[in-house]
Amino acid sequence: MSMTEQQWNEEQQRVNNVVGLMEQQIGQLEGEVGEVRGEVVDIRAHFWDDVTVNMGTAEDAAETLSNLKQQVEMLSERERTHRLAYSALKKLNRMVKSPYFGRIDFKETGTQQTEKIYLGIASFMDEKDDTFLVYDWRAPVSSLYYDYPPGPSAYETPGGSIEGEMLLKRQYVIREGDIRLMFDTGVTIGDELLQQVLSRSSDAQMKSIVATIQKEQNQIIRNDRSRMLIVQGAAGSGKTSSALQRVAYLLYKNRETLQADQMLLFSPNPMFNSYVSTVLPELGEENMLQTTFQQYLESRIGRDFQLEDPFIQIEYVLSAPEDVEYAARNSGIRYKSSVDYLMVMDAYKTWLEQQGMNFISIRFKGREVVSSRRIKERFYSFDSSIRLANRVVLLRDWLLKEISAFEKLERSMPWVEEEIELLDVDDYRRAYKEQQRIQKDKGTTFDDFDVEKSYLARMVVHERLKPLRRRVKQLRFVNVRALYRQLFDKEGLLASLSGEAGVPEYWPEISRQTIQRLEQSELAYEDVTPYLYLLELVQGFQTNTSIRHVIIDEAQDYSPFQLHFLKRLFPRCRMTALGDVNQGIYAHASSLGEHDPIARLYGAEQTELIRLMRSYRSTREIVEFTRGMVPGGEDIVPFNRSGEKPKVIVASGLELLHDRMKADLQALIADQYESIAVICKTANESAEVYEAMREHLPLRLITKQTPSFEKGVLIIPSYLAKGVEFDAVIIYNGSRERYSRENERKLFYTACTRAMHLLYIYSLGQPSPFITSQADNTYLCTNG
Ligand SMILES: Nc1ncnc2c1ncn2[C@@H]1O[C@H](COP(=O)(O)OP(=O)(O)OP(=O)(O)O)[C@@H](O)[C@H]1O
Repeated sequence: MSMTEQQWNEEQQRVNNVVGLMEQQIGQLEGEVGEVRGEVVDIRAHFWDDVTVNMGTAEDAAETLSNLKQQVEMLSERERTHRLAYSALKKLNRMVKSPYFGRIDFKETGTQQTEKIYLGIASFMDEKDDTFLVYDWRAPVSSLYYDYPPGPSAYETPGGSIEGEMLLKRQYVIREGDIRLMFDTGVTIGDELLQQVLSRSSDAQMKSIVATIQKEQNQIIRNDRSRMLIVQGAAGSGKTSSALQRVAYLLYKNRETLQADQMLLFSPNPMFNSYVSTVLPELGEENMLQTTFQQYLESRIGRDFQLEDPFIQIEYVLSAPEDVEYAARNSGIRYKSSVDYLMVMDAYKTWLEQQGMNFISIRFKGREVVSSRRIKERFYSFDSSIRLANRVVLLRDWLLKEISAFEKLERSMPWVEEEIELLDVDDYRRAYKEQQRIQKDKGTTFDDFDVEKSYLARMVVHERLKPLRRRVKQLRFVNVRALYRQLFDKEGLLASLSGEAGVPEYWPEISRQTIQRLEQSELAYEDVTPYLYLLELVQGFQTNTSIRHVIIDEAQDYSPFQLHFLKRLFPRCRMTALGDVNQGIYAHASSLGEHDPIARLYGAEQTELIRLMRSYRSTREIVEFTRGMVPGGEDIVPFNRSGEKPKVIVASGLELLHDRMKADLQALIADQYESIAVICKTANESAEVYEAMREHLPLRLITKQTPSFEKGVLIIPSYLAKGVEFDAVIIYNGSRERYSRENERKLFYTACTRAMHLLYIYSLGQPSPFITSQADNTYLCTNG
C-alpha cells in the first residue's frame, strides 16, 4: 500500500517529536549521571571524614556504628540512583536513532477511542502527561502486532483478554531519526521488510529479529505455560533467534523475580557462545549464562579422566574403517545414550544397596588406616532401608572419626619427631604462642618443653592428614571407577539389570573397549554422562537450584540419557529445547517428536511442542534443493527470496578442484560476500585444505578451540558449522566417496543449509547420492 505524502510527513513529524523528547531526556540524564557519579566518588573519597570513630564507651561505639550505617546507606542510595539513571540513559541512546519499528491502531470493543500504539525495543514515556510514546515490544498489547492482521483481534493481560479491532498495522525502518521505509502490512509482518533484512549480508554475530518476529515464532517467545517447551524446526526457521527473544521476553515479564544469571543456555560449541552473545545486550538486557555441555562435564570429572569430546567421537564415527570395532563402538554409543541404559543405572543402584560396592582403602604414608574391606563391611552394616547416597554420608562421618583416632596414635610415631626437627622458625613461634595461650586459659604451668612438643606433634600430624580428610569429605573413598567398570566386567551383571531390554549387540567388544579406556583413565564421550550419573547416584545428586530456566540449543544432539540427566541436574527449572531431527549428526542423536523420550521428560501435561516449518535463512533455491535430502523435507516452506540455483562442480582431480575453488573464492571476495565458509567433512580435511590454499588467499582455519567467528573466508569442519550461517558456502568435497553412508546424510544437509545466498558444492569424482537424488531442476551441474 503506498503512502500519501501527507501521511509520510505526519509520521516523520511524529518521529521528530519523539526523537526530540528523547534527546531532551538524554541531556537531563547525562547531567544527572555525571552529577551523581561525582557525588558517589566524593562520598567514597571522604567516607571516613564524616565518621568519627570512637569506641571508648558503649555509647560512643553505638554512635560510631550509627554514623557508619548512615554513611553506607547514603552511598548505596546514590549508587542505586546512578545505576538507574545510567541504564535509562543507555536505553535511550540505543533508541534515539531508531525509536520504533511498528504501529498498530487498536479500538477496544465498547470504546469509541482508537489508540495508536507504537512499538520499539523498550518503552518511552512523555514525562509531561505520562503517556506511552513507545511501547516495549514485550508489553501485553504489543502481541497484537505479531499475532494478528488488521481486523478483529485480542490480547491477553494479567486481568484477562482484551478484544477489539485492529484498524492499522504499519512498519517502519527508521535510521538516524529518518524514516527510510514505511508500509502498511496485511497478514504477516511485512514480507517486504523481511526480504530486506534477509537479503543482507550475514554477520559474525546473530541479530535480533524484534521488528519482524513471525506469528509462529511469537508463540515460542511468549509461551509461559509449559514447563518444557520443545521447538522442532527446520534449518534456518529461527529457533535460536526466537529462543533469544524469548529470554528477553521472560526477563521483561518476570523482571521482579527473574534475573539474567538465572537463565542458562547450553550451546553446541564455544564459538556459538560468541555468535549469539550480542543479541540480548542489543535488546537492552544482560546476557544469560552460557556454557556447553562438554564444559559442564569437564568441570565435574575432567580432573579424574581424560574426557573425549563429542567432536572426537564424531570424527571417529565419520572416518574410522567399518570393522567389528567400529560396529561395536556404534552399538555402544547408541546403547549408552538410551533411556534403557539409564534404567540399568537405576537398577544398578538398587543392586549396590545390597552388594557389590567398592571402596578405596584409606592409606597414610604407605600404611592402611582403614581397609577397603572394613569400609565395605561398615557400609553394609548400616540399615538397608537407608538410601545408598545417605549411607555414603554416614560412612564419611565414620571415616572422619577413624582418622581422628588414628591421628592421636600417630603423634607418637618416630617420623613426627623427625619432622618437628625440620620445622622452620615461624612454626616454632606459633607453637610458643599456643603454649602461652593454653597456660593462660588453664591457669597452670606446664613443662614448657612438653607442651611445645605436643603442640608441634599435633600440628605436624594434623597438617599431614589434611589431604586425606579432604578426600574423605569429597567422598573419594568410593571407587566409582571400579563400580562403573563392574558393569562391564562382571559376568551376567548387565543382563540381569537390563530385564527385558536385554544386552546390546557386540556387548563383549563394547565391554573390552570400555575397560581398556578406563584402564587408561579415559572416558569415551558416550560414557561420560552415564559415569557422572552413577557418581551422583552413589554420592548424592549435586543439583543446581539457582538456575530457573535452561535453554538447550541443538537439542537433537543430546542423547535421551543426557536429557534425563539435565532434568535431574536442574530440578526447579523450566526448559526450552530447540532442535531439528534432520540435523541430528551424532550417533546418539535424539528425536524431538511428541512420542520421543524428550516429550516424556515432564509428561504430556507440562510439555508443549511447537513446529516451525518456514525457513528464513536460505534463498528459495537453496531450500528447494536441500529439503529433498531429508525425510519430511517436503513440508519445509522456503521464505520467498530468490537467488542462484546451487552449483555442483565435478572435478576430475584435486588440482583442478583447488584451481576452481581458488578462482571462485577470489570472485566471491571481489563480489563483496563478507562471510564465506569452505565446509569440510572433518577437522583433518579442513587442515589439509587450509594448508593447500593458505598461500593463495586470506583464510582462517576454524577448530574446536576457536573462540569466536569473524567475517572473511573460513575453513571449517562440518560439525562446527552447526547453528551458524554464511553468505556463501562451499562444500569442499561433496563426492560419493565422502558422503554416501546413511549416517552422513544429516551432516551433509546441515552443511548445505548454512548458506544464506550462495551454495557451491565441489565433488572430486562422482557426486554424493544426496545430491544426485535431487530433482535435476533444483541445481546446476558442471565439470570444473
Ligand atoms: N522473524 C525473522 N525475522 C528476520 N530474520 C529472521 C526471522 N526468523 C529467522 N530469521 C533469520 O533466519 C536466520 C536463521 O535463524 P536461526 O539461526 O535462528 O535459525 P535456526 O532455526 O536456529 O537454524 P539452524 O537450526 O539451521 O541452526 C537468521 O539469520 C535469522 O536472523
